[in-house]
Formats: sequence, C-alpha cells, structure tokens
Amino acid sequence: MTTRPPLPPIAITMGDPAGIGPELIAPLWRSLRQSGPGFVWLGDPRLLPADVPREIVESPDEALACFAARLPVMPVTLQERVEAGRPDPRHAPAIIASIERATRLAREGNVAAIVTSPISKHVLKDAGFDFPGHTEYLAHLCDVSGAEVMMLVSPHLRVVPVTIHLSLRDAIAQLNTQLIEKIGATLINSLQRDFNIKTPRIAVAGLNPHAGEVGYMGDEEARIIAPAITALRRFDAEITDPLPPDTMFTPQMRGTYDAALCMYHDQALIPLKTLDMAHGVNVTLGLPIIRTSPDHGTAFDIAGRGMADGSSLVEAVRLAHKLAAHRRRA
Ligand SMILES: NC(=O)c1ccc[n+]([C@@H]2O[C@H](COP(=O)([O-])OP(=O)(O)OC[C@H]3O[C@@H](n4cnc5c(N)ncnc54)[C@H](O)[C@@H]3O)[C@@H](O)[C@H]2O)c1
Ligand SMILES: N[C@H](C(=O)O)[C@H](O)COP(=O)(O)O
Repeated sequence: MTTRPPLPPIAITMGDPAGIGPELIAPLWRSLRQSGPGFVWLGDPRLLPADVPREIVESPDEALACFAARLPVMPVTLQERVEAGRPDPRHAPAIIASIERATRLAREGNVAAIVTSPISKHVLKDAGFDFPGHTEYLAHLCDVSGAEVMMLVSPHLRVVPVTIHLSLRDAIAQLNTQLIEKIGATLINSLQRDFNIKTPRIAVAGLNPHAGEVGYMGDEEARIIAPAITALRRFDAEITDPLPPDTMFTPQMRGTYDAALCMYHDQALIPLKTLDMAHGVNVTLGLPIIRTSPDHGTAFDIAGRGMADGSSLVEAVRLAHKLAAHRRRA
C-alpha cells in the first residue's frame, strides 16, 4: 500500500493588522502545533508576541518541517506603525499583498488552502480597493469573477446569501431569477462535491414577510424566486418552494434541510451568527482554490486587549483542511 504525502500547509493571511487577526495567530499555532493542520502565516512578524518562537520561511515546504517547534512566517512587511484598534488605510498595500501571495501559492498548489484573517471593507475602500470583500477579490485573482458564492457554515446551519455586500435597496433591485439559479447551482454542486451530500436538501427563503402571503405582501416570490426553483429542480436535489423567512430557521425546520438559500446578506447571516458566532466559518464556493475564514470581522473595539475568541479561526483552519483532503481523495 502506498502512503500519500501529507497535504501542504494552509496559508493564513495577515488581515487588518489593527484588528484582532494578528493576536489570534499565536494561540492558533499553540493549539495546532502538535496535531496540525500545519499552516504558514503571511504577515509582519513584528505583530507576533515576542515570546513566540517563529521561523521565517521562504516557501510553504519549509513550514511543515518546523511547525511543531516554531510558528512559520512568510513575511509581509508593513510600512507604518500599527496601533491595535486604530485602522489605517496606509496598511492597505500590505493587507492586499498578503491576500495576493496566499492566493498565488494556492493556485500553484504550494498550499492546500487559504484562510483569510478579517479585513475592514471601509478601510480598504478608503485606500482605493475596488472590491466589496475577499469573496469578490479572490474570484478576480482566480480569473472567475461572477462565479463566487459566499457560504457560512456552523454546526447548526449552512447559509448562502444570493446578494452579498449591497445596500438592502440595491439587493432587492438586483435580485433576479438567473442570479438565484446560478448561485443555487453552485451551492448544489459544492454540497455534492465538497460536503459529500449526494442529494442536497435546499430551503429557499422568500424575500417578503410570509413569503409574500400569496401576493398580498409582494410578488417577488412568484415572479423571481419560483422560476429559479423550477430551473434548479433539474439537479439531483430537493428544493423547497419559497419559505417564510421568519420561521425557516427554527430548530424543527433546520433539521429538514442541508443549506438555506437566502435572498440577502442579513437574512442569511443573522440566524447563523446569532446561533453560534464562535463556530461559524465563511467558505467561498465557486473558486478553483479552497478558501475559508472566521465568521467575525476585525473587532477593532477589542483589538489588542486579549479578549478575542479564536474558536472561529480554529474551525476555519480545520474546515479548510477537511475540504482539501476531501478534494484530493476525490
Ligand atoms: N472575513 C472578513 O474579512 C470580515 C467578516 C466580517 C466583517 N468584516 C469587517 O469587520 C469590520 C467590523 O465589522 P463588525 O463590527 O460588523 O463585526 P465584528 O465581527 O468585527 O464585530 C462584531 C462584535 O463582535 C465582537 N467580536 C467579533 N469577533 C470576536 C471574537 N473573535 N471574539 C470576541 N468578540 C468578537 C466585536 O468585539 C464586536 O462587538 C467591518 O469593517 C467589516 O467589513 C470582515
Ligand atoms: N459577510 C461576511 C461576514 O459578515 O461574515 C464578511 O463580511 C466577509 O466577507 P468577505 O469574505 O467577502 O471578505
């Protein structure tokens, strides 16, 4: 019997250096150094606590060899001083460089997956960054713009928002049948391929109260959502009619489906983060690489105070490793 070589390490990006991302890296390494999965951090080593043994590596290969003894770092150098809790658009070039480098390593097969640390969308926007978030930027870097889908996963629930980082007004205006069908198809394909669910059960949310109350409270369910559901039923999947959004996340309902296809960001993310923010993981579907991230943001309000909970980051690394191992087996 031949034994497979271990998977390459996971690349973890720096994220916003003034947020809680950097302070979660040393505890993450301590919790994984004996059992793995191994990772390499693409950040500025000056952000790590002085007492953490680290090794500057030039390639991900070197990271696994030292991982049990030292935290491997591929340096990304910040030009400005960092003050925890005080974001600064001048950090943007290094934040973006870390994401680009991790993505390149993943595309070349030198890391098994990337896990992104939180960035602040408005800080990057202030610096001229042209993307709403990682999700769209990673699709751009992978030459698959438009194919990206955001999914959040927790022990209780999987959710996908059809529209992502838009104002509610724009989200409603941009909702259309083709978009719902495209996102739904990517979701079904990914549940089958990456999550090993042969016939996924998809709960589709309505847009309006009571899913439109047969047209008395809005017609988007009949006009826009139902035709997409009809089209998606060509796949090997069980798909509901549009459901009243206020009751589809009850414990009884959650047991009846594998993922909820939601119409806008907060419809999807409020139930997931309310149920279990500490164990939520954000996964980007539709990319040629595997990308996960913790479900929380930069948390500038607590950065540098030793209050940040690293559980979601641990879950993100474990899920990225699991997905990578599954893809390799497949
Ligand atoms: N993946 C990402 O890059 C990502 C995800 C979400 C939000 N964001 C960005 O983060 C910034 C702040 O967003 P927000 O305030 O809406 O959400 P947030 O998740 O940063 O913070 C919300 C609240 O939860 C707390 N919190 C968050 N993570 C925590 C942790 N690990 N341990 C303990 N408490 C924690 C914070 O202190 C805050 O009170 C925004 O600019 C947003 O764009 C980025
Ligand atoms: N909507 C996500 C969340 O709230 O968890 C988050 O902003 C992440 O977006 P990107 O992965 O696109 O950066």
